[in-house]
Amino acid sequence: MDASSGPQPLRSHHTKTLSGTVRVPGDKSMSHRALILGTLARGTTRIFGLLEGEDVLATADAMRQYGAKIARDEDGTWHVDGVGVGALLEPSEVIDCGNAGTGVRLIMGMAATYPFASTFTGDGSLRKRPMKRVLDPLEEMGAQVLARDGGLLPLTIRGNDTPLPVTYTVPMPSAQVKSAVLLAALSTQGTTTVIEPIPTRDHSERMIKGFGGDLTVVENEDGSRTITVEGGKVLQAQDVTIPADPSSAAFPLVAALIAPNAEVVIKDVMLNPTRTGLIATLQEMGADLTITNRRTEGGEELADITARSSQLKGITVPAERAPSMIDEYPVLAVAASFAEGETHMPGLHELRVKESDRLAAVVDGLTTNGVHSENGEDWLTVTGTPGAVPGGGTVITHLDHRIAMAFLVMGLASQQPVTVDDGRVIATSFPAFGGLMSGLGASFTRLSNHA
Ligand SMILES: O=C(O)C1=C[C@@H](OP(=O)(O)O)[C@@H](O)[C@H](O)C1
Ligand SMILES: C=C(OP(=O)(O)O)C(=O)O
Repeated sequence: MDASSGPQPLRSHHTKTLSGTVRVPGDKSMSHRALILGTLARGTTRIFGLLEGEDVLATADAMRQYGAKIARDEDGTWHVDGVGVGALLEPSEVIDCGNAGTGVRLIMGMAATYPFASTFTGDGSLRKRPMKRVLDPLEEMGAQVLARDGGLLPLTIRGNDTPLPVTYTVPMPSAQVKSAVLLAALSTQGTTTVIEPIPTRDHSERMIKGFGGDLTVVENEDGSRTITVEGGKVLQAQDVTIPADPSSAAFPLVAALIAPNAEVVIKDVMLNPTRTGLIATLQEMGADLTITNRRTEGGEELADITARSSQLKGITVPAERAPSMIDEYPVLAVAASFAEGETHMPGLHELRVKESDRLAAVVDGLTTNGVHSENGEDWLTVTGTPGAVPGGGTVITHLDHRIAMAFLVMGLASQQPVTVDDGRVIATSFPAFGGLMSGLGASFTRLSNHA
């Protein structure tokens, strides 16, 4: 984010039509992991379709500090010359992960089993987010931590000479916590076991196996998953192809559903079953979605999705679906604003600890745009008014890219324009958002800082 220029308010306007074919950038979760595993592997990993957003670029910078040599070809292919498991270098500078929870938590896991110190920090949003959830298991593995009260950034981790394999049950549905322990396990002699009572996105497991790691996953009868990693194994460089990010695809997709006269094709969207909760939910709401060209590439499912203007109806979204659509609730709340009746979303406690308190930020954004909602500690109910969402409000984004993009999408179909107070943070995950949406027919204007 360009912090030097001050906030950059953006406004979106009612559109008469949206149409075209787009490809959104590569998946953010996979992009972080490809850089980290490329660093831990021997040889040169090539990454096709890496997301070149600020979150991921911060991870690339961090990996350079641990000794990886990372370069980008003119055609957009990234090369990571890895250092190998057990051979990371001690970083000489503070690792600044910017806005990225995934970046900082995964890198802390990777580094926590090396006998040197790493100091981590981030932007104003990341410095408020809970790190104890990752520090707890890493301390069990022998790492020493010096952190602010409550385990907040900035903090320093020093790993132990002989890290300990653990059996860890992840207390909250978090792929970041799971992944931090799995990455720490790679350089820990012995068997580390991670038990996930509620399954979350499984990109770490798939990619560690793809790089030749000794990892097994058992699906238990009660729906939980037991993941074991044998530490100390050599990882081999790979070619990694990253499909389009379903969490970014959600914005043009919902825009097409709520805008009039819309038909938008979104290509190569990753449809890993741990990420498809929004698609299932929108289909239950009556969305006109067609999924074609389903295939598997590089160990991940993907397809093209066509979305057309739809009359949505409110539903109850099953709470157990939340992990598979956790980042999509802000834009789902926008879709729900245009649906007939109420959309009830339980099981949202994790939204409180994202880039912002997303439940609160969504409620405020809905209210300022004339949409009625009710909420509790971990639920949200939105009352839709098809064809009659007032808009006209200014949304406080709290350094949260998903809040910014979700409400810009609202403005494409509301009666009055919708303004977000600062669009700069969109560059963390989807730098091309404005251009891509404008190419489909969306109209955004930049306002002066004092508008
Ligand atoms: O592992 C990942 O790549 C992510 C996991 C999720 O966070 P939690 O692990 O906190 O649920 C998600 O919200 C985030 O955008 C990406
Ligand atoms: C929660 C998100 O990312 P992170 O946790 O990596 O900051 C997100 O992208 O919506």
